[in-house]
Formats: sequence, C-alpha cells, structure tokens
Amino acid sequence: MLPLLTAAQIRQVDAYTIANEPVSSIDLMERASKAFVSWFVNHFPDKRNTISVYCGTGNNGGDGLAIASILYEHGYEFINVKIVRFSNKVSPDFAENLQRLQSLNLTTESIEQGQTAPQETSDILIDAILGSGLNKPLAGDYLELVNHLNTLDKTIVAVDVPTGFYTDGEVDSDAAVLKADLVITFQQPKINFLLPESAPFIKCWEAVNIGLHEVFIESLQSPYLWVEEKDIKAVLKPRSRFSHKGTFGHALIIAGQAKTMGAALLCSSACVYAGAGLTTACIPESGLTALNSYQAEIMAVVRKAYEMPELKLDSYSTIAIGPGLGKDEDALALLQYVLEEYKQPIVVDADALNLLAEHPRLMADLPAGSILTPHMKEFDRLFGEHSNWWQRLQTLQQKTQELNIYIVLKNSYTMVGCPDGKVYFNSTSNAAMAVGGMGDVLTGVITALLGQKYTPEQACVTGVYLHGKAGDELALPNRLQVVLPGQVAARIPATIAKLL
Ligand SMILES: NC(=O)C1=CN([C@@H]2O[C@H](COP(=O)(O)OP(=O)(O)OC[C@H]3O[C@@H](n4cnc5c(N)ncnc54)[C@H](OP(=O)(O)O)[C@@H]3O)[C@@H](O)[C@H]2O)[C@@H](O)CC1
Ligand SMILES: Nc1ncnc2c1ncn2[C@@H]1O[C@H](COP(=O)(O)OP(=O)(O)O)[C@@H](O)[C@H]1O
Ligand SMILES: [K+]
Repeated sequence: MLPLLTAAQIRQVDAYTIANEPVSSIDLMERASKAFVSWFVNHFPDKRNTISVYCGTGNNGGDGLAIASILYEHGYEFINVKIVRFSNKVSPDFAENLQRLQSLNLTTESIEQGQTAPQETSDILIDAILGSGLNKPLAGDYLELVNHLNTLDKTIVAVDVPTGFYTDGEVDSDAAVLKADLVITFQQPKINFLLPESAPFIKCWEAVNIGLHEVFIESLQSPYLWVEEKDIKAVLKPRSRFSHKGTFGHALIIAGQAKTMGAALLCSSACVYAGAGLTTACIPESGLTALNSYQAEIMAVVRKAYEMPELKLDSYSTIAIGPGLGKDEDALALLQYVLEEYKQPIVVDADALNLLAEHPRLMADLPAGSILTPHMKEFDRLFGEHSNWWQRLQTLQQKTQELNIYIVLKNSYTMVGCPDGKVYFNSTSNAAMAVGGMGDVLTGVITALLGQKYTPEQACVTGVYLHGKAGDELALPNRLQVVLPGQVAARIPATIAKLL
C-alpha cells in the first residue's frame, strides 16, 4: 500500500532523500523533471507543438526550467519560457537551472510584478508557477495571471500540482486555481486529487516515480493508503484442491421488496459470483419466481408481511442486510433481530443504513468489525451534513474508531475507513459504473469475501478493488460509457483469475 502524504510530509521526504540517498537537490529536481517529460512525450508526441512553460521562482519553477531544457533536447523546438517574477525570493535550484537554460537557444521572457500577461500563442501551457509550496490562496498578480490563463482555452499540463490547488485540507469550490487538463505529479497522487472537489480543477492526473526514499515514506505512518494491484494479489487466496462448498461460507442476504427485488437479485448474484459457497436470499414471497429465474444458484428464505421469517442466523457464516429492503416496520424488526442475535461482523447497506440513520441508538449494537457501505448521501444521513469531502474524510476516521467498524464510503475513489483510523483509497472503477444497482453488487462481493474468511478489512479493500477492476475491464478497453451491475457481477470470476 502506498502511503499518501500531506504537502508538509512530502517536504520531509524530499529533505530526507536528499540527505540520505544521498542525492543533491538539483539532481533530484532533474530526476523529477525527466520523469515529467517521459509522461509528457507520451501524451504530446508531436514535436511541432508550441509550448509555453510558465515558471515561478521556487522549486516548482525550477522544475519548469529543467523540463523546458529536456523537452528542447528531445527535439521540441517551439518552446517559450515565461518567468513569473512576482516574488523576490528565488530558490537556489531555480537559479542554477536558469543559468543552465541560458546556454540553450530558448526564448525566455519575464512577467514582472504589476505587469499584465503577455500575449499567448502556444497550444500547450506547462504550469510550473507554484506547486506543493502553496501556503495561502492566490491573490494580486498571481490571481490575475491565473484568471487570465484560465480564459485562454489552452491545453494546460501542471507540474506536480496545479497552481493554487491545496494538496490536502479543505478545498474551496471557488478557489482560484490554474485549471489543468493533465497533472503529472511526483511520486504519488496528492490526497485532494482523490476527492470530488478536485474535479473542476483537474481533468486527469498521472503519478510518476521520482525515487523518493520509500522506507522513510513508510516510517511517516500516514493513515491514508493508496491500494494498488500488487496489494490485492498479496491478499487473494487460490482455492485448494480438496475444498468444497462448505469451505467458502454460507452467506445470507436480507434484501428486496416487491418493487425493489432487483437490488436483492443483484446483491445475491454478486455474492455467488464472488465465490460464496452457498448463498441464501431472504426475500418477500412476491420475489421468489424472479429469484429462481434470475439465478438458479441462490436459495431462498421467504418473508411474509407482518411475520418474522424463520432465520437460524447462527447457521450463516456471514450476513448482509439492506439492498432494496425498504424502511417499514418489518424491515426495522429484521434489522433489530439481526443486531440482537448475530455476533459476527455483518454488512449493512442501503435501506438498512437509512434505518440506522433514523434509529441511531442501534449503531451501538453493530457487531464489532461490521461493515457499512454508504454512498455520500447515506453517509451524511448517518453522521450529519458535510459541506465538503475533506470533512467527510475526518468523520469517516472518527466514526470507524468510535464504533469499532469499517465504513466503505463509495465514490470514484472509494474510501475504506478502518477501526484503527486508517483509510484506504481505491484505485479502480470508472464513471461507466454510475448506474443504479452497482452498490448492491459491491455489497454482494464484500459479503462473499467475508464468508470466505477474509478479514473484514481484507473483504472491504479487496471487494472494492475487484468490483472496480471488473468494471474497468468491461468499460475501458471499448471506451464504454455504461456498464451494467449484472455484467460487473458476472465478470468477477475472470477478474479474480487474472489477479491470481
Ligand atoms: N517534494 C519533492 O519530492 C520534490 C519537489 N519538487 C518540486 O518542488 C515543488 C515545491 O517547491 P517549493 O517548496 O519551492 O514551492 P513552490 O510551490 O515552488 O512555491 C514557491 C514559493 O511560493 C510562495 N507561495 C506560496 N503560496 C503562494 C501564494 N499563494 N502566492 C504567492 N506566493 C506563494 C512560497 O513562499 P513564501 O510565501 O513562503 O515566501 C513558496 O515557497 C514541488 O511542487 C515540485 O514541483 C521537485 O523539484 C523535486 C522533488
Ligand atoms: N463516477 C464513478 N467513478 C467510479 N465509480 C463509480 C462512479 N459512480 C459510481 N461508482 C461506483 O458504483 C457504485 C455505486 O453505488 P451506489 O451509489 O450505492 O449504487 P446503488 O445504490 O444504485 O446500488 C459504488 O461502488 C461507486 O464506487
Ligand atoms: K504547478
């Protein structure tokens, strides 16, 4: 798992790497700039592109100067270097790179304090004005320049961080930021790139490795972790030769109403595809035919209105409750019954979450290690309104510790909060998955993994990864704009097979 760091921690790692690799700071800057260029040339291979590199006078600007030189050496001939001299402070590495640049045949011009921005004719603007050193919102000359550049409708590629964008902490939706089409960022995604508030400012990002000291990064013990394929490969267990259906658990899915049987079907079906040995759905009588025709592998316990179904909860290795369940008295009674009688971790989704929100005292009865899988609105119903995702992230950490549970907060980079305060950020899934029922499938996958004796933490992190990866495998190769939840469920075995 890659620890995700704040800007202050990144500065520490930077200094530690320089002192202990050892590497001079100018060589580290050169390494970062080369890494930037290697991605840049992939995206913009046409060397006739006209490029303006806007450089501040700090280290982000120092990178910009090195990048301009390296691009020039790669044969990009039409490069203008624009030095933004709004500050009298110049970093030593900036100064050294400026000297190096002067030996090349490159046009440079300065934009001085109080001066309006010169005319811009280039197609591509590289933003190396300010990076992770941002310590206050943009104002004055910086603000004016950024506002002006934002009006030009050029392709903007930011070095490390878009000018004006805070990498951690709360992001104001009307912050002044130089809006990037692409950010090529150093070493790791910045935490705020993974929150929806970044959307207006960052179209896409790539992280390039610049060889910062990994052991030191680990030692900083960031609670925020980025989940990568190798992490999931290390967790997934192949089936042993003498295994049988009893080896892989018996999952009970309490879900569905007459009008929302689909949620129960998708959830139970995903549970089957994700490898549960046996899956039983507790559904209303009206849904029985649908269940049997949708997926023959699922067994049923039928619920009749106003009657508690006969459920021997102890006979199930895991239970999920909520998809399409409704919020009537019967649903509440079922939830209360499960919370009273079942002592192992359960998975709580959808209407069961809404019931918890309406009866918050029930939250204290959640078995230790249980998993809640809210989307943003369900999360806010449970824990109160939030005005931004940074606040939601703090609440996630607080509530998982307080209630000793896991919370899967669904999003484009779904977060899994753990009882020890850690938060995993998922790296798979795509917008084609924004279809009703997709969350029901996720619940089925997590439940199946829990039943197969993965720990709740592994079940959440692996389930979220597999679900997103299956969606990626379906959508991305053909640039599909839509994938259906049932297709994602059916894809899970192939996704697991690839990873094993
Ligand atoms: N970390 C790494 O591993 C590596 C990092 N590298 C690169 O270094 C970059 C960070 O460089 P950096 O620290 O020099 O800061 P940078 O963003 O250039 O800002 C310069 C100065 O601007 C000022 N300032 C701040 N906010 C302001 C505002 N709103 N309006 C006006 N001024 C403002 C502030 O000065 P102050 O206000 O404190 O006087 C600040 O110090 C990083 O993004 C990456 O590109 C790589 O080269 C190598 C590996
Ligand atoms: N734009 C997106 N990018 C990535 N993943 C997405 C996107 N939109 C939705 N998803 C994923 O789809 C699922 C939607 O869950 P949810 O909102 O609970 O759906 P439903 O309640 O209809 O089942 C989540 O796992 C979420 O991460
Ligand atoms: K920048």
